[in-house]
Amino acid sequence: MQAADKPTTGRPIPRLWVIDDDQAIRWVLERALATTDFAVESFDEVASAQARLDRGDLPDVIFSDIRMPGEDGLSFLTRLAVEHPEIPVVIMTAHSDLESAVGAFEKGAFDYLAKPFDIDEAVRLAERAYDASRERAQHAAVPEEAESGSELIGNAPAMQEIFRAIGRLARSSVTVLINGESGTGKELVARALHRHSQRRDGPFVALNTAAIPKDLLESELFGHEKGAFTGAAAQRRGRFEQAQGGTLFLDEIGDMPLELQTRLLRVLSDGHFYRVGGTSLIQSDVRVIAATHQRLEELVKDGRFREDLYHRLNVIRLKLPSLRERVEDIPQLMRFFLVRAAEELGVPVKTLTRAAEARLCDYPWPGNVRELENIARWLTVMAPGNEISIDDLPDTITEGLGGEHTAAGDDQLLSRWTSDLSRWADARLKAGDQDLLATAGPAFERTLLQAALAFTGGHKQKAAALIGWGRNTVTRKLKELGEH
Ligand SMILES: Nc1ncnc2c1ncn2[C@@H]1O[C@H](COP(=O)(O)OP(=O)(O)OP(=O)(O)O)[C@@H](O)[C@H]1O
Repeated sequence: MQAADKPTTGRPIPRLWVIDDDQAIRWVLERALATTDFAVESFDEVASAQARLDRGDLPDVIFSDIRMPGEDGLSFLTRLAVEHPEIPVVIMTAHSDLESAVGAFEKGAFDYLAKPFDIDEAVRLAERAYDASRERAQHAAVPEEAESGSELIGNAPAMQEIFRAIGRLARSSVTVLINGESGTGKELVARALHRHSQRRDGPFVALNTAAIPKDLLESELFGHEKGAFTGAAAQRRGRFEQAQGGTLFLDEIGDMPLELQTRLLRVLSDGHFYRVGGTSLIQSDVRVIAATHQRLEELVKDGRFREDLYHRLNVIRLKLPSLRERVEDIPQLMRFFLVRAAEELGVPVKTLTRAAEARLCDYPWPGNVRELENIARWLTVMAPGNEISIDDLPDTITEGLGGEHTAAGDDQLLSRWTSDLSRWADARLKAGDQDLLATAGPAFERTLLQAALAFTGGHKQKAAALIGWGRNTVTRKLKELGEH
């Protein structure tokens, strides 16, 4: 077993495991992937990889052979699909093993690689699988980060009522509808419902209906068969299958198109479904928790939401209060997030003066707890001292402005900035400077990157994504701009 040495780039290095009893295959893959960002480790049997998984050591991608002494790749895959559905597995198979490859997809393999394989193809597949694993980590099975950050805070009576409801629902698998403005903690409550249910050992899978293009949503939910539509190059399990035995959290359910509402209703009432383009019936054992910031009754009245589905989902309804409806929780939430931001950034914890705390309580918090969490991160990075005073608070808060102002206000900031830039360019040109971009370009990129880093609490990958850079670009830029 050996790990390839990798230069330290300051960002997580994607980890890939190769499990194959054939030393030549392990060698080829290690060499091929050594030229990429992956740190590769090889195992000659399932048992040693399983021992590492049991210790909680989880790679981002696994390449596994099928036929090996000891446990075979398919039985390993079956277990992995239940225990760690977030890890994509690429099954490697000899040509004569195509039947097994089909079996591999049925058991949840991400893809398969026929031996002998083209090295470039193996690298491409590794990258694709890694991207999928990152996406799953964001949307799907409970990531560790979310688990550790899953503490629900709230002393206000409305929150205490929610806590009691979670307790009362602990023994049941009933469908729950969570209502509340964006950022009030709907997903956090759904996770808590799952964690305190008898399904806690099963997966928690979240899907934001509004975030997926409408024409992809059906296959995202129910999966598809290979060739079901253009672009369906391989069979894929949908969120319903991924959540088997666990909980499926459907956020922004009000945005679901009507045809899909019909399909969802059918799964909820019949307990089974077909993959897109599929002919075999798949049994579903999933608890659905739905959430929305909209008033579903209104959507029903307007004919945009099926009334029967509404009744089916609305068995138990939890209404999360907005943050301005529970002002008494603001100081405690702020302290909690200031401690967490300081831990994340490895800096001393900042505290608030009484006046700053009072100002925060006056602010209407249109973005609710999510906005408060972001402000805590921002203050941890930007406030000069360890005690935060009113003067250190961002303008939006000191001006007491809610979210409505931001679009117009931000446009103004942008136009002020471009006119400043134009004056600067004019002055430098008059001074005889050339190649203005060499100065302005990095300053521009550095400013955006620093703001995004402050916003994400120093998380480089998330910051890059917010700016619109890819994984490789941000590594390069951090180096060029001297930001790490
Ligand atoms: N009561 C709470 N205690 C601690 N943290 C909370 C609480 N409510 C929300 N948060 C935090 O605020 C952020 C937003 O919460 P969450 O994603 O659950 O909101 P949401 O209502 O599902 O938002 P959206 O509708 O926009 O998806 C998360 O980081 C969550 O951890």
